This record gives sequence, C-alpha cells and structure tokens, in this order.
Amino acid sequence: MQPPAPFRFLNTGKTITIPWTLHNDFCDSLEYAAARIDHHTTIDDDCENMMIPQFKLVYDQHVLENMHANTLLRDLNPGLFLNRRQALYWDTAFPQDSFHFYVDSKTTKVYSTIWHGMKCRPRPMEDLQLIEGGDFAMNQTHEDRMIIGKVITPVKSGLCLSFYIEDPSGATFPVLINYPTPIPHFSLSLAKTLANLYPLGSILAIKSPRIGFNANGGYAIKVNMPQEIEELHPNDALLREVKWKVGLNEEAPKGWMTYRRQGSEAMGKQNPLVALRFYSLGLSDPDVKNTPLKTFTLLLERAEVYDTLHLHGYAYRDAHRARESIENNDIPLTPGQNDRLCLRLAKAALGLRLYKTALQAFEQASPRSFLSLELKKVREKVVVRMDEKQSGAYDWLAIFRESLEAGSLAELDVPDYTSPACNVDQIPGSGRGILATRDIIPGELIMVSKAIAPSRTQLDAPNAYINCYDAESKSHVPHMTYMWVYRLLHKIYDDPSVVAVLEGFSSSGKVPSPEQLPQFGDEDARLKLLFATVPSDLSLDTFRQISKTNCYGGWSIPATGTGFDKGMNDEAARKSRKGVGALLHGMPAMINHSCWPNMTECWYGDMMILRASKHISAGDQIFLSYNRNEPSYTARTLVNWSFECTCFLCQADTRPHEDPNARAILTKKNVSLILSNPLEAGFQSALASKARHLRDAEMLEGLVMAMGRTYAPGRPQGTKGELARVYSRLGRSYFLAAEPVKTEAAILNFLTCAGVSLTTLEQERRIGRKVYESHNLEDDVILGMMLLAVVKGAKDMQQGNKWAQAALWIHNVRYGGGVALFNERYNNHLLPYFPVKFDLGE
Ligand SMILES: C[S@@+](CC[C@H](N)C(=O)[O-])C[C@H]1O[C@@H](n2cnc3c(N)ncnc32)[C@H](O)[C@@H]1O
Repeated sequence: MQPPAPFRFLNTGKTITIPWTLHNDFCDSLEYAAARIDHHTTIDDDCENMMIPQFKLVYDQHVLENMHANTLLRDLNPGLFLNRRQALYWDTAFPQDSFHFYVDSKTTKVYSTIWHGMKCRPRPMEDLQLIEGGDFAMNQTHEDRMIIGKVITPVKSGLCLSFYIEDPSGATFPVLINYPTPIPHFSLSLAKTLANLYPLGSILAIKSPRIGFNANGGYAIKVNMPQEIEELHPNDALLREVKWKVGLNEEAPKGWMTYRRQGSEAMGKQNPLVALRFYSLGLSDPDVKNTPLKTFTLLLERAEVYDTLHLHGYAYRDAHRARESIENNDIPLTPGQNDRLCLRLAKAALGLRLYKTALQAFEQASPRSFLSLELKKVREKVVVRMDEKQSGAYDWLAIFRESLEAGSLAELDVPDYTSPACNVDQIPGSGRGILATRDIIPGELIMVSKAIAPSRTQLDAPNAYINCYDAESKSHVPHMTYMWVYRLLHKIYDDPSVVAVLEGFSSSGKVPSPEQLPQFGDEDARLKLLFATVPSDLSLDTFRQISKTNCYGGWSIPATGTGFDKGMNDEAARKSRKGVGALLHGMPAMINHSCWPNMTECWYGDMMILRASKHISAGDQIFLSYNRNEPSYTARTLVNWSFECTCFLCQADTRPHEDPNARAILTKKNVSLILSNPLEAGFQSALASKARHLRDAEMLEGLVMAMGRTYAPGRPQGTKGELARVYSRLGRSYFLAAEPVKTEAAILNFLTCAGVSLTTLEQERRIGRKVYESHNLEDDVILGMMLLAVVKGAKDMQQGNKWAQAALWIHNVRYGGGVALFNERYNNHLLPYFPVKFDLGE
C-alpha cells in the first residue's frame, strides 16, 4: 500500500505525513472544516486585510483539532517528536527563527490558538499531580497535572516564545508560550528579556499543560499565560525524588544574596520582568523559606517590582506576606525595615484604590524615618483621593496631565464616584437602567469609573492577528475580544474582586436585579477577596458575552483640543486621539442607550467620566449614546444593535418623506469638500486666498440646498447632523474669506443643526450664558463658537466674550476642569490665532 501524500499546510507551505491509521479521520476532518469555513469569515475592523490567511488558518485548525483527539501521546507517531539530538539541531539549524516577538514584522502575522476554558486563578503546585509527557493526550488541557522539565535549547521568539524542555525520563518537548509575560505589551520587543526569563538549565513546572501542534506539524506543549509556568529552585523539595535520566546540569544553586543582587541589578537596568524571576527564585530557596527575615526582605523587593508593573494586588499580597512572616515569628524590625514595609503596603493599597487600607499602613510608620518624605508624598495623595471619592470634587487638570504622562494605556489610581442624584432601577423592556432621583443640570458630574480591563490591540499585539477558537462553545473569538480577555485574566489574578463585578453583568441572557449589583466601592470586601480563592472559572464564551454587551470603545482626551488647523477632518482627528481600546466599566455598564442621550462621556486614561449634557428631570432615565453623541454620525444607523432603538433621532430618521439614501450619496460625493481643511497652507496664506474660500463657499451653499431637500418637512432642525457638517465647513470658508456676516449666519445654522439649543433672552438673563444645553459636545462645536466669538467680538467685545464663554461652557460640560483645562488644551493651538484676547470669566 502506498503511504499517503504529505499534507501541505495551506498557510505555511510546511508538510506533515498523515499515518494510514488516521487517514480516514483526517479526510473527514477536512470535509468538516470546509463545511465550517463560511462561519469564520467575519473579522473585525482592525484586521480587514487578514481575511484570507485567517480563513486558511481556521481551516488548518479544524483539520488538526479533529485529527488526534483523545489519544495518548505514547500511542502517537513518535516521528512527530524530536529527540534531544534533533532538538539541539533545530536550535542551530534555524537561527532565522530567532527574531523579536511580533515587533520586527512589517506585516501582520496570523497566529492561531485554541482556548479551553479560562483559569481565573493560577493553580498552586500542591494541587497538581506530577506526570510524564507520554501520559498526555492530544488537544486536551490536563487540568490537574503538571510536567517538570529542564530547558535544553535557548529561547527563540518568533510568533510565540519557543524552546525545548527535557523531562526526567529523557523525553523532549517543544514548549510554545503565547504570551510569556504578565503584561502583554511587555512581551513584544524584549528579546534579551525573554531569553533571560527561561534560560538554559532552568527547571520549569508547567501546570495544566495542553498538547497541540507547532507550525511544523510536530507536537508541542502550549501555554497561554505565564502563570501556567513556575520555575523551581534547584534545591526545591519537589525535586528531591526526581531522577534525571539525561539532560543538562541544572543551574548550580546560588545563595539567596546572589539572587537578590541579580534582582536589584535587573531593576537597575529597568528590566522588572527579569528581576521578578530572580526574586522569585530566591524566595523558593529552602534556606530562605526557613529564615523569616530573608523572606521578608525578598518579598518587599519583589513587591516593588510588581508595583512597577502595575500589578498592585500581587504587590499587596507580597507586602502582606512579608509582614506575616515577621509577626508570626515575633521578630523585631528596625525602624528602616518597618517603614519600608509601610511604604510598600501603602503604595500597593493606593494602586488598588484601597484608601482606608493605605491610611492604616501609614499609622504604623515611624515619624522620623529616612523614608519620611516619600511616605508623606504618598500619604498626601491618598488623602486627596479619599476627598475626591467622598465629594466628587476632582482636580481634572491634574488628572488630565497624569493621563498624558502615563501614556496610552494609562492606569490611574483615581477613585470611582456615583452621584447620589441617580439610582439603578428595573426599566421595562431594557433590563436595568439608571434614573435621576432629582433634577440634574447640564455639566453635573454623574459618574467616574475606572476601567476593569483596558486593552488596546495595537499596543498589546501589534502586527499580530490572533485567530482564537473557543473549544467549549466551538466558535471563533474575535481578536479584540481575545486580547481583552487576556488582559482581564491578568486583572483577575491581580485583583480577584474583579470576578465579583463580572458576575453582576447580564451575561447569560437574563438580567440580574439591581440588588444583585456588584459592590464596587466596598474596600473591606475587596481586601478580603484579595486573599480568597477565586471559586469559579469563567468560560471564554461568558467573557465574550460580557464584552459584547458591556464594553465601551474609549478615546482618551487628547492633549490639544481640535483647532482651526485640524478642522473636522475625521481621519486627522482619529489619528490625534488615543484609542484606549475595549473598556469594561462597572456602574456605567448599567446605563442604557439612546441616540439622543442626555449624558456625555469622556476618558482620562482608563477613567470614564460621565456628565449630564442636558437638563434631566427627577424620575427621567439617563442615557448614553453607545456610539457618538453627534447627530451627524451617520454610521450610527448602520450599527446592528441587539435591540431596537426608539429614540427621538431614530424616529426622525424613519419619518415618511425622509430620504436618507439621497443624503448619504450627497455626503459621500462631497466628502472631500466637507472634510477638507481650508488652512492647508497655513493660517496666513489661507487668509490671503479669499477667492478660493469664496469658491468653496459657493459649492457648499449649493450642497446646503441639495441636502436640505432630503429631510422631511417639519423635521426638527436640531436633528440635521449631516447638514450641520456642511454649515460648519461653510462657516470656516466665510471666516477665512473675511465675510463676517455670512460666517455668523453659517455658524449659527451649524450650531442649530448640531443640536445646540441656545438660551432665550429671558433664559440668558437668568442663567447668564448663551447655551441652554447641547446634544453635540464635539470639539468642532467649540471651534464654531470661538469663530463666532471673533466675528461678534470685532463689533462688540461683550458679545465676543459671551461666545468664548459658551465655548468654554461646552468644554466644561464634557471634560470639566474649567478655564485652567480649557487654556491648557487650546492656548498653544487655537487662541493665539485670534486677534483678540477673550475674557473667559470664572
Ligand atoms: C450596557 S448594558 C445596559 C444595562 C442593561 N440594561 C442591564 O440590565 O444590565 C447594554 C444592554 O442593555 C440593553 N439596552 C440598552 N439600551 C437599550 C435600549 N435603548 N432599548 C432596549 N434595550 C437596551 C440591551 O440589552 C443592551 O445589550
């Protein structure tokens, strides 16, 4: 009988030979995979161009998945394992495999994984049974087992981290680690770091291992999270009985001081991940385990590393264990040691936003220690945070600056806040929702909420597309969701109280009652949970449901407000904003949607801030727009919500005589004019080319007429968002063409169509401002008002100031922070272009 032809992997060109015994299964699998391909062709926005490779990988995945299920490794074709000699050869023969993790690549790489259930806590080694590699079955996660092996080849970092280990029986296995470090983006470019995390000769315990295929069609142990691997000290008690048949000599045991020094050197080189390895090795030294003061020292040092990595839960647990190791053995501490303990406890508690706990830590500190300055600084910050939590009076300018400093994945220690003016209640037809308990005015702060798990795919996995397949629900998991879940798992390991929050979300189709709301603010409960065993594991499917119904796509507030030069160019505006990614929030997830909302949201780093944008009466429901609160955002109507929106705007859109199609065609045809920037050649030359601006204006006036005819007669003026955009652009052309009267008319039309309601004379007298409330709080409304301020101010400075103050008011409703923040965002940008200095009041 002829052996079957090798199977060529579609995406790689690599081949494997299918043994006869499996040939029929294999062919069935192919058919099965082909039948399922349609199901897997939808991908998210980030990865449009990856359609075909992803498609092929899914195909491969199904083929492989169905091939050898439930078969023990020792029964499989041994040809698919490399022996030791081959493994070492692999290392030298393919040096080109050794490139940085993801980051060097110019093209997106597609990488497949199958995820079998989420482990919400790292498994302690005591719970696991030690077995040999041959006892594993294919494509199964061996929940209660672990395998021990020595690293016998240097680490290579291609699409995932890979190296070979040899188990005590002498069998070799490749190990593939998808994300080898606790914070995904740390995994990306640190080739040296990665090699140092798993050096030659180190002894690893791989917990709950799973056997799958590597890209060459051979077998490999697959690891998703770094917590699934633990390094053992050469003198570890577990190794006492282990007899190595062959293999490298393990790293000679070093004294604990050596590990400590190496840890501190790694920190000095700003390599916290390597430091973590050394401190952990030191801590697992049996000598250290028996000497409380050594344990204390190393734990505090490791806690500092965790703090640097923003893993405050781990930091707190280490500091707490350090304290216990001393207290349980009645060991006196020097004032210096005591204060280091207090500082570590307080910093970790601040990071976790456990302010009462942080204050308690300070109480133990001595008043005149060498750390007193640092302790004082941290204490002051804690006091400010407690105040904010109590009163809702935040220093937005300081928080804004902090969010910029901390970069695009800023994780701030700002407290959450929910105004007493609102309450969660059951809403017929839409589950839980939030009602106003009293009248609320525009600009009132309603909620502040830190994201539970921020994730940005561009940062967490640049140039990579992860094609994840959930083995439990047998379905494909979008890349964004996969990355978010990955981060969320780290958050759960760090702070298990997150699980309690997740359980409060409507994830299973049935909506929990308001009483089942997770307790977001209970510090004592959170502290207790930090030391509790997380009971349940959540399935990837549950995570996916939670992310689908409750995640917001956030944009952190940019350093500068949109000025005249940036205009309304969507693309430019998009680039200038920093996407925070998929964000899950606690309380804000209780808010229902309306395309005509009465609230506005913004983000400072991972903090979501919600303020009322309109007057809300007691008993009214408060709404957010899950899209953007700009009526001109036409994509709004294309979104396929899982519910029918019946808001004012959707009603207007579906009236008889509306012609949204004609409107969409007109917008599309003229998009380059509407979105063009009249300031392309700079402010001065733009002012000089009056004729060009008048030509633009003429075309825009024509567009206003044509667009106007697409709306049904009697449609409320404030819901004509597409028209608003045209008017806004028209206003800027007239402004540059030095046509003040026409500028004023165009901008006033823009504001009306954008949903800004201006005050009547009586209202203006009463509340002292030009704007009563506004549906649209985007930056171009602020810009429009500033232009109006300039043209009005040329004739009447008082009127000019009023419009400048209106712009400030809009800014303040959305972002808070008053004149100080407005100046910070506009002073180098918009205000210097104007011939007059406005009195912004306040
Ligand atoms: C972020 S949650 C809002 C809180 C949710 N009502 C609850 O009880 O947990 C989003 C979900 O609420 C429901 N929802 C939100 N806005 C709605 C609306 N305007 N009409 C009907 N259902 C809505 C939908 O089921 C949606 O998937």
